[in-house]
Amino acid sequence: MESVLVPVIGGYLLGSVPVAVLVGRAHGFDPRSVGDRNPGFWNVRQRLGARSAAPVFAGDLLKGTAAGLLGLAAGGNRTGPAGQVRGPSVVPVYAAVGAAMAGHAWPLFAGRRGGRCVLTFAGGMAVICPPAFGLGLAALAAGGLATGSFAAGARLAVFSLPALQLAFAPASHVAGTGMLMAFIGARFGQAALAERAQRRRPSVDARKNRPRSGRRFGPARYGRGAARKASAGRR
Ligand SMILES: O=P(O)(O)OC[C@H](O)CO
Repeated sequence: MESVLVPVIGGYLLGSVPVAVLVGRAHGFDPRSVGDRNPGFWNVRQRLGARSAAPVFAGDLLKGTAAGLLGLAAGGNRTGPAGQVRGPSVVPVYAAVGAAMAGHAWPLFAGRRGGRCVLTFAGGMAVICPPAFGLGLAALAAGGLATGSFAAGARLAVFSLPALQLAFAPASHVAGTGMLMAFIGARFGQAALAERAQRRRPSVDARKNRPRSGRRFGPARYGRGAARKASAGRR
């Protein structure tokens, strides 16, 4: 039990460090209020450029790696010949990386308004299965160069991770990786719903403020103030 409790708490606290928000604040903005509103590398990069956003990339990645290492230590540092986690270390490592992702998504130190966890997951994979992580980085570079798009390379790398891991670890571990990726999928879904609600909000406000029939003209047409003025005029 303790072998999971400590990594889960530690992982959550590590994941809660809001790297993108801290970097954004240092440059005078909150990434949760601009662009795609995601406090992650891509959004900060869109605003500041790759060089200034690099600490977000490294920091979010390292949160997952540090959490994974915490889990590995708690689970007795059991690894296979290629460095892949195994035996009693598997559950604490996955639990720690999952907790770090939860921390990134709902950060204790940033009002529980966090990101989608892609990089924290990727950083955790460096501990879960180092060779798959290394090959994933190669896929990122190759995909990025071939398409001219970092985002396309990143997608290729992330989606190929389970297949790459299967060459070094049993299917049960890959299923654990699939669960972590399902969490990322859920976060993208949540973000899409929030974005849709955000887009619909102005039209809802407009409907609320629509004038009632019979009071269509004149400058004081909308809002509570207008209703008060209209009834004062009738008195
Ligand atoms: O999932 P996040 O919050 O780490 O952000 C995703 C990155 O922007 C992907 O480049």
